[in-house]
Amino acid sequence: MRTLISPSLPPLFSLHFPKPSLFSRPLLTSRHPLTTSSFSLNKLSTNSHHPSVSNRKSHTEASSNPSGEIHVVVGPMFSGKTTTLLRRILSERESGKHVAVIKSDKDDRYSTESIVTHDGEKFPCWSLPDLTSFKGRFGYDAYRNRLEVIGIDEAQFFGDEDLYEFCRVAADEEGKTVIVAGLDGDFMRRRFGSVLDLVPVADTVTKLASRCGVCGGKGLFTLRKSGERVRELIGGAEVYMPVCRRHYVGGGQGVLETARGVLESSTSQRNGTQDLAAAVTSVSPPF
Ligand SMILES: Nc1ncnc2c1ncn2[C@@H]1O[C@H](COP(=O)(O)OP(=O)(O)O)[C@@H](O)[C@H]1O
Ligand SMILES: Cc1cn([C@H]2C[C@H](O)[C@@H](COP(=O)(O)O)O2)c(=O)[nH]c1=O
Ligand SMILES: [Zn+2]
Repeated sequence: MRTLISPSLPPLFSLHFPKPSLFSRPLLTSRHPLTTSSFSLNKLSTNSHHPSVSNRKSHTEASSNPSGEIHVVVGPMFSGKTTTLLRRILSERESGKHVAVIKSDKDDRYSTESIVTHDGEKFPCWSLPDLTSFKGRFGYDAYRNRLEVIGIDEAQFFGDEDLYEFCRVAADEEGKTVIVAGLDGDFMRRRFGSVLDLVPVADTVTKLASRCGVCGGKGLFTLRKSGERVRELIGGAEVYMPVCRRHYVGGGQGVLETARGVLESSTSQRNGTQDLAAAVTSVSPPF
């Protein structure tokens, strides 16, 4: 049976022995000298060159432990969610675990082949529209018998039941460790996707904070600087900024909402459009 190990890589049927591979070496900053090797899963599965499937030991049987783990990492944008996920994945791999990372294919800001932190650190990943397709793409045999740790980034973009069921089954029934990174709240501080639904089934929940782009205090929330009101709007620092409570309520979203109301009424008269951020005293983050 042909199993596509990754849409972008040709399926290969072969046994590979551990060897360093450019593909399996994430492009990390120099402070992270990594030795890693690609490995074969087994002769039925295909190309183990997919960089997100890497392992230090080549023939370890996956643990048969029926009870896995779920670790959830949330916070505003720029708070270190992807960085934390990356650190944990690298640590698991260094301890000899088989790891794979998934992210939502909605996030195409930096790369479709890797998770990328705002500081530019990268790790190869599977960029998918949903989680249900992962086992088939990865290879059912390899998933069941080899894979031990799964990282999920941009988890807010996966569907409600999709994320919950994938993580619950992986940890409760398949003995996998799942590390989930995603926004808990959107720019209006409302729950975003179903990341928060994982709290009752999680081993740990970590809420991170950034630094306020106005005063340098605790950046607890994400302020959207533009006028769009749709929940899903892919973007980085050009659209979003971490802010403290004071500057979210007083100098941030609240002000933007007020300005939006003023502009919408005046725009309907003038038919002009204006960037809301220009209507509000612009604040430049200290970054
Ligand atoms: N306003 C900002 N604009 C751009 N980068 C930022 C800003 N605030 C913090 N950062 C950087 O973003 C890094 C965190 O990146 P990342 O782990 O990708 O965050 P997250 O996944 O939570 O969005 C921080 O270490 C910091 O260097
Ligand atoms: C607050 C908020 C964010 N988004 C988008 C913007 C980015 O593409 C991602 C979050 O990226 P991160 O830096 O890895 O946290 O989500 C959105 O669509 N809607 C929002 O309200
Ligand atoms: Zn502030």
